[in-house]
Amino acid sequence: MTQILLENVEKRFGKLTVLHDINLNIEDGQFCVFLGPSGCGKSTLLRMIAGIEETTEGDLTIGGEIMNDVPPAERRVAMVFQNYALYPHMSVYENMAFGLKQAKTPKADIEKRVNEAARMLQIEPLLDRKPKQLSGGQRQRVAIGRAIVRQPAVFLFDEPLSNLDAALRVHMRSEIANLHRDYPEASMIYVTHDQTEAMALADKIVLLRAGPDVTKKGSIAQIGAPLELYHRPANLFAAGFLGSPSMNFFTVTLESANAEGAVVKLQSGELLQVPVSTDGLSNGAELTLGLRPEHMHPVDDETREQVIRRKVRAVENFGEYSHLYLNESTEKPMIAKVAEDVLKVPEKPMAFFVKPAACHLFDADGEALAYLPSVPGPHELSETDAV
Ligand SMILES: Nc1ncnc2c1ncn2[C@@H]1O[C@H](COP(=O)(O)OP(=O)(O)OP(=O)(O)O)[C@@H](O)[C@H]1O
Repeated sequence: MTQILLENVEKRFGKLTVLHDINLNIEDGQFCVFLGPSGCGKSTLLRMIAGIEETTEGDLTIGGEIMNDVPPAERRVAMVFQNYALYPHMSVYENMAFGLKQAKTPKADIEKRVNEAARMLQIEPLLDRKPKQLSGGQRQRVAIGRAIVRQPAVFLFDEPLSNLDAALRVHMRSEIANLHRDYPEASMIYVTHDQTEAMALADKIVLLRAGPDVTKKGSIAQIGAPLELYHRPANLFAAGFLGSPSMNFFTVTLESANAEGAVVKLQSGELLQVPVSTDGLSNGAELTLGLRPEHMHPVDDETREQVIRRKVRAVENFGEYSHLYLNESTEKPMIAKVAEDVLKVPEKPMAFFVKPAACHLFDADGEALAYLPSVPGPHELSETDAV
């Protein structure tokens, strides 16, 4: 049993509350990613689970046992740090064996576990080297090996790939995914501010928020599977954080409600149907419409409904896709991401079709309006019939 449960957890440093009202359940064997911008408290939360940071309020349970006052070494967790935290004067073998020696594990057992982990991580030829004789990726493998030999119930990773170059990061990411497959019974918690890593690795993402509102900073914005967060963000923060380029936001008013949901009017005059419930809202209410750049499909038909029309200000071609920068009087650029090359900035305004189910509507508090029950769930959303 390695279920991890956090109930009403709070963390204060002196008078400063950095984590508010954290309620979270990580199932046996789940790969959970704590994601959020710098300063939102994700490392602190991980360190509290590891036991190297005290939990100010609430209960932290691992495998059915309350852990608030249990020392780190007795929690059956192993942590892999961003800076690897290897002992520079010890060899790779000694680094990996160190924790087991401390725990008075029999020598033969230590040898067997270190050699097995080294084989798995392909660092056998490096066992006699010192950390300074290793590359960044090799050091990270040693740090992971040191966690593996302890046979923990829970692996904790604190931004383990952020010191590696881009190519190595992608490679090590797949190795961490393999590790999860090799130890299906161990739960894993992984801290990152990189949404791509989170999307690629997680069974469950816990998105924490930071920002100017101190009452919301250090609280959970949304918990869910990666595609749930992507296709069904619960609020403006989640909508804006996930996705690159990020979601476009437009101020709209509620024009009317019908069996298919809401009809909203953009400030530029276009009407769009969005299949959400408008219970409790009056016509004329000001809302925020969210459209992902990749869900804005250029169409030729001038008379079509469910389109927005914009003049294109600039284009960026990446070969695989292009970004069209649209004229809009907001501080943030509005972008449409299209599959084709666009070699010249079009002179005439372009029409972009948006599928109703790919539109997002948020109320005045920034909370997403619920989709109608007839709308496909995030895993059934297909863009093939979009245009
Ligand atoms: N020991 C400490 N004393 C006082 N404040 C702290 C301490 N450790 C962290 N904090 C504060 O707690 C907040 C959360 O920090 P934390 O390192 O957990 O954020 P993070 O989301 O992991 O950020 P990053 O991605 O930049 O590492 C920050 O405002 C930080 O300044």
